[in-house]
Amino acid sequence: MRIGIAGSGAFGTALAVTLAQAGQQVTLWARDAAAVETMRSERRVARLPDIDLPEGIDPVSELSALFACDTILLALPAQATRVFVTDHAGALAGKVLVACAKGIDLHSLTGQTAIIAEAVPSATPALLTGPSFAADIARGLPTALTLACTDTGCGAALQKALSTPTLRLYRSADVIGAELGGALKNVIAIACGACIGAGFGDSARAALMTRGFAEMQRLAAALGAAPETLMGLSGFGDLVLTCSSELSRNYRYGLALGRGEAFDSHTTVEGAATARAVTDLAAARGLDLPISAVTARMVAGDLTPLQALDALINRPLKEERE
Ligand SMILES: NC(=O)C1=CN([C@@H]2O[C@H](COP(=O)(O)OP(=O)(O)OC[C@H]3O[C@@H](n4cnc5c(N)ncnc54)[C@H](OP(=O)(O)O)[C@@H]3O)[C@@H](O)[C@H]2O)C=CC1
Ligand SMILES: O=C(CO)COP(=O)(O)O
Repeated sequence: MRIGIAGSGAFGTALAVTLAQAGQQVTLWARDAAAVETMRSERRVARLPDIDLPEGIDPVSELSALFACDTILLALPAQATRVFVTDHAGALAGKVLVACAKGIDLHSLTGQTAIIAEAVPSATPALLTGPSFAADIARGLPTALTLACTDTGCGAALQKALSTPTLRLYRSADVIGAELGGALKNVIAIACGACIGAGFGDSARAALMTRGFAEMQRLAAALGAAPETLMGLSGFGDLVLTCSSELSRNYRYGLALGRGEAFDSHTTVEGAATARAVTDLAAARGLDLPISAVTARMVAGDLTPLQALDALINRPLKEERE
């Protein structure tokens, strides 16, 4: 298996580092030729500044070098994946394409693997997701993720090839459940950050995580996910990590919303677009997802955190299991 990674941001680079340290040769593609020159000469990348790039990583800016690989990990922001795979559908034909982004595409309202399947029907789509901060993976801290693929033979091969001594992969055939867990937890993480930033406290955050998880399960079930997948690393596991750590950009963005502070618009915050996508999906299916709905409105600037709290806490009382 010849592994290429599209995107030398934090996650793409972290995966390249752990794979190279485990003895794999990895082609790491970035669109910025000047940045690639720096990566080649200094063996460093801007988004993981404390990490040395092992020799096994070959940073490239030529797409032909990436397309020479048979297995390509797509580590671009979720809203960039559709354009990338559509623009390069011919070159990607027949390859194994592993989506690494956590978000629902706003254009199609589908997950990353559906985008791949539509743009490149001859490719085998797979998904790598779960609780992990790029810096932790790159530093060799122990991490467990989910590798999801409906082609079980390909899933097993990927699980073996992409596991390293510090990165343990669990296999799943439920791609829809795994990608919804990873995408939806980012929306709840924004809500939790806003809750803490606005000073509503840890008890309120625990309520948001729990009721937010109920929303994740409700939407995922409606879209065909297996319920147990949401209980795993890609759902519950990533929800816990992202809603409780200031290393998360989604959580930090929520903190800024809660405090009424500005946030760097160049930072990748997947939950912002996905909150809008979730609102559209819920409306189309008649689902009640109140935390996701108020989060989308906070992100759009239509609600303050106090108004969001008011909208949530004053809803009609109901049974917990509803
Ligand atoms: N960081 C983390 O801890 C983790 C991230 N993920 C997921 O991985 C995905 C990527 O995140 P992450 O690596 O952190 O993001 P970063 O913001 O660190 O990096 C994004 C990378 O994508 C490139 N890029 C952006 N748009 C395009 C485009 N249109 N065409 C080509 N390249 C593009 C950027 O290039 P440029 O520098 O030129 O802008 C950059 O190299 C997200 O969905 C995230 O949720 C998953 C697990 C952990
Ligand atoms: O997905 C992640 C952790 O699993 C990274 O979270 P952020 O994108 O919020 O930084």
